[in-house]
Amino acid sequence: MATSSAIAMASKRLTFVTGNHNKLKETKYILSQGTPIEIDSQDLDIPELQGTTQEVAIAKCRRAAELLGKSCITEDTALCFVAYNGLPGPYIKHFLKTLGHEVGLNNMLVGFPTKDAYALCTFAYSAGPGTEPILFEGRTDGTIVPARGPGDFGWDSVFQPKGFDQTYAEMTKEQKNIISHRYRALDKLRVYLATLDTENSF
Ligand SMILES: O=c1[nH]c(=O)c2ncn([C@@H]3O[C@H](COP(=O)(O)OP(=O)(O)OP(=O)(O)O)[C@@H](O)[C@H]3O)c2[nH]1
Ligand SMILES: [Mg+2]
Repeated sequence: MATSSAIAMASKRLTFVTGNHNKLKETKYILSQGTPIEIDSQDLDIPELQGTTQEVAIAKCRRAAELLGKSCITEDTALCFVAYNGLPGPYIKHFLKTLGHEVGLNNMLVGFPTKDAYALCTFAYSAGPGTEPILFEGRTDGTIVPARGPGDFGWDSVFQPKGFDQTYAEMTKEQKNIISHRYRALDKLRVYLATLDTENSF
């Protein structure tokens, strides 16, 4: 079994370009579970295009790598309502800001037969400026419910994953972080990173 110093020696650095403190916290926590990856973060002001979740994710990561001048990861989270054929999707941030999560997101679904929704996380990895970002998606299905639990992270309090009787906000971080859209995307990213033959950073 590897000692902790061997793990520390083998760890590689990865730069996560994000302005979202909660995303960063969860990402660090998830990747710290058994993966020798050290996350550095950078908050860069990157315009987010309109388009599919993939188009938004690719454009953001490409720009982030250009601005940084090196490899990096970015992340986009979409909250998709089945009744709206996937909207608000990548535009959820603006809906949240304008309508509020506790009441607004629920009110959008009044009169619709289904409150089903899914959280979709897209991590993008760019090997450096001019390279095409690679995407890693994770999806968790659930339902939009009246807010329950702390309201300190986006729409966590109104999203109840399928098969659970708690919202994301009511779960412990350990629980959320083994079933979340972010966990599922990071699980794919970490498998990919393990295949890269790089020295001290990805
Ligand atoms: O309740 C939540 N549980 C989550 O697990 C989660 N992940 C993201 N979000 C929110 O959804 C929008 C995505 O927008 P987004 O991907 O553009 O992020 P952002 O602009 O905040 O950061 P970034 O683009 O700098 O990385 C933002 O309002 C985020 O706060 C979440 N809310
Ligand atoms: Mg953003």
